[in-house]
Amino acid sequence: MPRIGTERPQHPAAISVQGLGKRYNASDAVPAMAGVDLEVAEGELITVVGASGCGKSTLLRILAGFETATEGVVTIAGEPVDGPGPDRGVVFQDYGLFPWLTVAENIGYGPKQKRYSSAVVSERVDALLESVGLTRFARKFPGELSGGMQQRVAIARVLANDPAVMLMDEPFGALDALTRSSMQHELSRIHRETGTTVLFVTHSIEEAVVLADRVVVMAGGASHGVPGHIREIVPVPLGPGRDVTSPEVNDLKRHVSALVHQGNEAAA
Ligand SMILES: Nc1ncnc2c1ncn2[C@@H]1O[C@H](COP(=O)(O)OP(=O)(O)OP(=O)(O)O)[C@@H](O)[C@H]1O
Repeated sequence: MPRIGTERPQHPAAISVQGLGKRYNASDAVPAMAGVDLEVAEGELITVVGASGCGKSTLLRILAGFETATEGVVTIAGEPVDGPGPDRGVVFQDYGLFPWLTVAENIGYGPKQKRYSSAVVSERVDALLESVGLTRFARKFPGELSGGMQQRVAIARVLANDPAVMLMDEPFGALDALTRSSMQHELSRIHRETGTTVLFVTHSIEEAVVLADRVVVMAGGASHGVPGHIREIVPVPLGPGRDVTSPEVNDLKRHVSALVHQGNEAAA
């Protein structure tokens, strides 16, 4: 009979963060982040919220391999992170598209670099164009598209590399409210269809609740005199097609908002 606590999970967590700490400068009295533990299962969509400076982007950038941790261990699908890699796709607020390539060429860029045959590349590009609703815009250049369309191309370009994890830092922050809400629906649908693990940083509590399987609420930060840390992880036991005006969503928004502001009051 197996002893409790000795069984190992069949699959390593998609993202595992243990005892993570970050001090940008050795002379900093208070580190930017300390003692962060987080396990994200394959296929989960995690959102991260918290007051400015609590370390949301720092966490994402360490996972992306753009920054190194000063303490702790970070693994993606069981492999330690020691720099950027094709297992992680990153989407920022500015779309980062190549302006001299068409929409289709932008999406096909990664697979082409991997030297897939042109038939495989164009099959993958066509499927992704359809998935993000941009088939008719395949031959347009990014400068000819709206912000929401460009962000859809950016998401498709990341998905074309079939990453284990998609890391998104305030990706819809520059979009108008209507486009933002439609992009949230798009992302939910794409996430359900692809099963890609997503870690999504946002300043919007509503966006955090509408999208997530779990909301990570961070608090603190060097400017508050305490290292950035996870205050609470809030499960969101709601299915797809969430109505932002429903009592369930409102209750969760109130709870998350109280946690975010509690962090601020403690620091004030
Ligand atoms: N490159 C850097 N060098 C030095 N300090 C940094 C650097 N990047 C971030 N910091 C500091 O680390 C802390 C966390 O910053 P971070 O950008 O991760 O917070 P955030 O929660 O994403 O903030 P915001 O919501 O304002 O984007 C802040 O005190 C910030 O000043």
